[in-house]
Amino acid sequence: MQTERLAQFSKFGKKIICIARNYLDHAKELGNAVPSEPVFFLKPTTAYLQPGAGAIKIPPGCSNLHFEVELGVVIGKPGSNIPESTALDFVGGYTLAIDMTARDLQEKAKKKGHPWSIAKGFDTSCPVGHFIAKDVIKDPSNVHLWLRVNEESQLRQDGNTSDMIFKIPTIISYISSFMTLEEGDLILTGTPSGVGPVKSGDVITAGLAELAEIKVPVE
Ligand SMILES: O=C([O-])CC(=O)C(=O)O
Ligand SMILES: [Mg+2]
Repeated sequence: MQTERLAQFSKFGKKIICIARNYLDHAKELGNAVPSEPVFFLKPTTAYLQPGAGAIKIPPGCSNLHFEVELGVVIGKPGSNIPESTALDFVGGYTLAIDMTARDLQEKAKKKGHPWSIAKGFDTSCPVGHFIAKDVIKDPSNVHLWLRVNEESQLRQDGNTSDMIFKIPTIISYISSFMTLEEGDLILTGTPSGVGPVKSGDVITAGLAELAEIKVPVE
C-alpha cells in the first residue's frame, strides 16, 4: 500500500531537494536578494535524522549552527516536466523538517563561490517528523510553522506557508524540469524568518500547526 511505503520515505533514501530564500522576510534577514525563480540545492539522504533517533551533531569547524523550520513535501509518484496545473497530483504527503545549516561554513562558501554541500548536507542536517498523509493538510499554502529553543516562552520562528514566494506547484514544476522527481523524494520548501544559532545542550522543538511536533537535542 502506497501510504505505508511513503511513510518510510526517510528510510528508503531518495533525494532531498531544498528551496532557498522562499520567504521575503528570511531572504531579507540574511541580506540575500529575492530570487526571480526558485533556487534549490540538495542534501544527501545520509543527512536524515529520523524522529527520536538522537541528536543533531555539530559538524567539524562549525561555530554557528542555525535551525530553519520548513514544510517538507513527500513526492508520491515519479514525474518530469510536470506542469503546474497537475503538480499537486505528485504530492504523496508532507512532513515537518529542519534544514540545519552551518551558517559560518555557508557564508565562507558563498564568499568563495563554492557549493553549500558541507554547510547544508552534513550528517544529521535534516531532522524530520513522521509522514503526514496528504489529505490531512487540505491547504498546504496555509500552514503554521513554528520553532522553539529550550523552554523559552518566545517562539524563534513563527511563520506561515502562505508567505512562500514560490508555491508548491511552481516548485514541483520547476524542479522537475531539470531533475526527475521520484517516489519518496523530499522537497523542503524554504524557511520563514527567525533563523538563529543553537549550541550543544540546546533542545529544538518545532511544529507544523498542531499536526506535527519534533523535539531534537543538539550535541
Ligand atoms: O540558507 C538559507 O538561508 C537558504 C535556505 O535554506 C532557506 O531559505 O530555507
Ligand atoms: Mg532552508
